[in-house]
Amino acid sequence: MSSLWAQSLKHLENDLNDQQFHTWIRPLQAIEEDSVIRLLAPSTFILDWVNKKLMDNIRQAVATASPVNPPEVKLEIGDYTVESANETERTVPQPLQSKNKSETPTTSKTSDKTSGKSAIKHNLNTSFTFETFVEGKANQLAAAAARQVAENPGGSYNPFFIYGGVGLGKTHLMHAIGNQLMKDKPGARVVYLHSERFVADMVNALRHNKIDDFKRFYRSLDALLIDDIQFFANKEQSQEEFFHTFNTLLEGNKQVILTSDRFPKEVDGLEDRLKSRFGWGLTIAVEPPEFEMRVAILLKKASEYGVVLPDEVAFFIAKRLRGNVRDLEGALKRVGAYAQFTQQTLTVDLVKEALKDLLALQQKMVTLENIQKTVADYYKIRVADILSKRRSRNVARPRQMAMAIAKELTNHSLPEIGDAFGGRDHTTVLHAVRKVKELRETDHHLDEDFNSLIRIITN
Ligand SMILES: Nc1ncnc2c1ncn2[C@@H]1O[C@H](COP(=O)(O)OP(=O)(O)OP(=O)(O)O)[C@@H](O)[C@H]1O
Repeated sequence: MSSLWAQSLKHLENDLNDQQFHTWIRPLQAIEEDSVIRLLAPSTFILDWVNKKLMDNIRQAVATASPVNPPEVKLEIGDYTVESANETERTVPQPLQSKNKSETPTTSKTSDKTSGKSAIKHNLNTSFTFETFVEGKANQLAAAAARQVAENPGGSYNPFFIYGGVGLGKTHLMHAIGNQLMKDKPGARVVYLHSERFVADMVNALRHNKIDDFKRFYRSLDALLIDDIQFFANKEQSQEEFFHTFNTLLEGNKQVILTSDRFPKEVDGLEDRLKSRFGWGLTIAVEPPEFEMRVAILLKKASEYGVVLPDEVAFFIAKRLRGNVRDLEGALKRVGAYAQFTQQTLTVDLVKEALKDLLALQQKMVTLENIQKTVADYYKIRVADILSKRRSRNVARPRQMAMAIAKELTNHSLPEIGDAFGGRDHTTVLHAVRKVKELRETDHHLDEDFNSLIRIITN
């Protein structure tokens, strides 16, 4: 990456919010020439969006990084990795003509008269729909984009790539799109599979001399949904086959939806051409749910499971359990079952009893000492600095963060927190809490630090 662009990226990262930065700026590749910086966008969709909404920010960032004679910024469609690796690889293979109505492992005998292809039984989880998906700040953009994909499959968001940590709803969203496609067009050939299944199917097909059927089958789909593509890592032959399947589907305007636990370019052991091609459509992150969303998820799931969950109980669980959605679901099921077995109504006390081990585990981690130590490690200072009277910014800010986190994660009072932080007054703690809250709204780096620290301390 050109150094000027690397500098500009830093400015852009500060200037834009995370979603904007990761969705629109990060996929761009820069080529620095004499007095021009060429930015290559992986798809026309990204190109148009950046052109319309972000060019001023980009020019500004480049000018800040190179104030004397800033280069001209040109935005074009292209892919440097692929161009430089092998020009011919840009040629997307033509869709295969189905010579016969192949029987493959997942086809059923029913025939779809309109397409002339054998119909398939879809394997979607029908409870993963948009209606059952709770939206919040952490997944709003992903959900909105997913709805667009469902409305306009094979359109600009192709492939649609969702990434993020475990249990955050990637699979759910992917199925929601599939379910919507099936609803809108009942005979649609939609297949969901885990990437390991794709690999296993391919190995089987090779072993039984059925690789042509295998290819024909996957390349005949209207939509292919592949979960957790990080498992393709280091499986060269599967990547090769997937690459061609993927190109065929894209070329035929068939929708491809992929998920992974990290940004495509960061998946180790994946060929560069695949990584870069994954960025041709739209890549979007899902983040861990914030407090309000955790409450909303608990209330929605409770009504789905038929559990009567009073608001204050939902607040209590959401405040104490900050993990992913899958963990929240697990806790709720446990609490519901406990209430049913003991024939009691759900109260905070009952939750404390039912989730005793989980809460104790968390409580054990979340001591004031642990918070101080984690924050000190994170900012590479000493706990003694946090407790000291020093007021220099590199110590004062981490100290304020630690106090705000202590207020957020523990039940200690302000005076108790003040005491534990080198005998400070409770008003100092209050000021820290307010200051951090205010900064989190304006400084997204600080907000990210805060969220990361909470995650480290509570996981
Ligand atoms: N926003 C949400 N609203 C409702 N349910 C959700 C939401 N996010 C996740 N879930 C539920 O949480 C559980 C885990 O979600 P899912 O399997 O989609 O996670 P994932 O991100 O694919 O995780 P993994 O990487 O482990 O496969 C599912 O039961 C799903 O329905």
